[in-house]
Amino acid sequence: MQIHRNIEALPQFKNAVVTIGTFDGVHEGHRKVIQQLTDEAQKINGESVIITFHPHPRKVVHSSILGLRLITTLDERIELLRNLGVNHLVIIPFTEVFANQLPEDYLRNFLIARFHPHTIIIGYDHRFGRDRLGDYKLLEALQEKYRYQLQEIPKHVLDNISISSTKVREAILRGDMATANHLLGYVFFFEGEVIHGDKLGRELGYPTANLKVQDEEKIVPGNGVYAVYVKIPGQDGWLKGMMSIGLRPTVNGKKRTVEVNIFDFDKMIYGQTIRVYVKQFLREEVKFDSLEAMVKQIGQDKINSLAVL
Ligand SMILES: Cc1cc2nc3c(=O)[nH]c(=O)nc-3n(C[C@H](O)[C@H](O)[C@H](O)COP(=O)(O)O)c2cc1C
Ligand SMILES: Nc1ncnc2c1ncn2[C@@H]1O[C@H](COP(=O)(O)OP(=O)(O)O)[C@@H](O)[C@H]1O
Repeated sequence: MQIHRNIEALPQFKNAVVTIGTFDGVHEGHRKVIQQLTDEAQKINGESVIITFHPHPRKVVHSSILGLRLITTLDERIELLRNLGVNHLVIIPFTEVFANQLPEDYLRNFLIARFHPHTIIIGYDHRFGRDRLGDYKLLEALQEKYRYQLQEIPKHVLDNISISSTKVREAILRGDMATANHLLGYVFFFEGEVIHGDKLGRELGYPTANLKVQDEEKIVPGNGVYAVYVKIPGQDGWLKGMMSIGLRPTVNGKKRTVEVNIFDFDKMIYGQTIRVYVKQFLREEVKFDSLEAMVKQIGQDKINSLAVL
């Protein structure tokens, strides 16, 4: 998959089959559309092209959802799309100027001039241009003039996509990884840099890598204890572990922390960025009466984690 970030330097696409969207999460619903895209491209011996926007249009257009958390960062979206056999990913900086183009200008100067699409695959509810005035009807009306074919994404696929994206975000926030991972079709993951904590973990017998999630847009699971897999750069395979997210009421914690104890592991990894795959929710965070009681429970958490990993 070729990645293009500069609209001025796009190649001449051959029989481009184009779809447009943010594809946050690249979940099962998105994959249906991408399958339609790659199938169609193959049929006409053309190239499949995804046009995506970054930052997320909803952030630029509706300031009210500035707090919107994304299931995947741009880099993660790229990684997930790479596995799906798409030829080109074009990343457009979704600025106010871009968003404010008149629909016909957007169509002529952007879609047609840059891509010369053979086929545009789009949902019936797709909107574009200033005040979202451009719609499917306009694409239909200008089909002959600009000589492209239009292919509609079935309504049930679209409905499923928006329901899934919302459901995945809500599920992650309440720690319901069974639902989130099922809808995603893969195990939800995030990355964080290992930072220094209070150095209590080692004393308790469970050293924990405290994680700082760099990307502020990235969604992180709700408070609780989870069974996880961990990927450390430069090391083969996934390691097993358990994660705690929360305020650590037992030790009078004030800040929300994300920490992971990795099983059968004993290395200093401060400063490294590790990836955590969140497999399953185990329990809520609890304020224990003593450290001993907490350590005992953490021992049980380990047993429970190993049972599901
Ligand atoms: C699997 C696991 C479960 C945990 N559960 C709780 C909990 O229920 N309540 C709590 O206050 N802290 C919980 N903690 C957090 C511990 O209090 C924390 O690991 C300890 O304070 C060490 O912190 P440090 O890494 O900053 O030294 C848990 C930690 C782990 C690894
Ligand atoms: N099994 C392990 N799981 C997680 N971190 C480990 C493990 N073994 C060693 N470490 C290292 O020890 C650190 C955690 O020790 P801990 O006493 O909890 O300190 P801190 O409070 O700074 O997190 C981790 O950041 C990591 O560098």
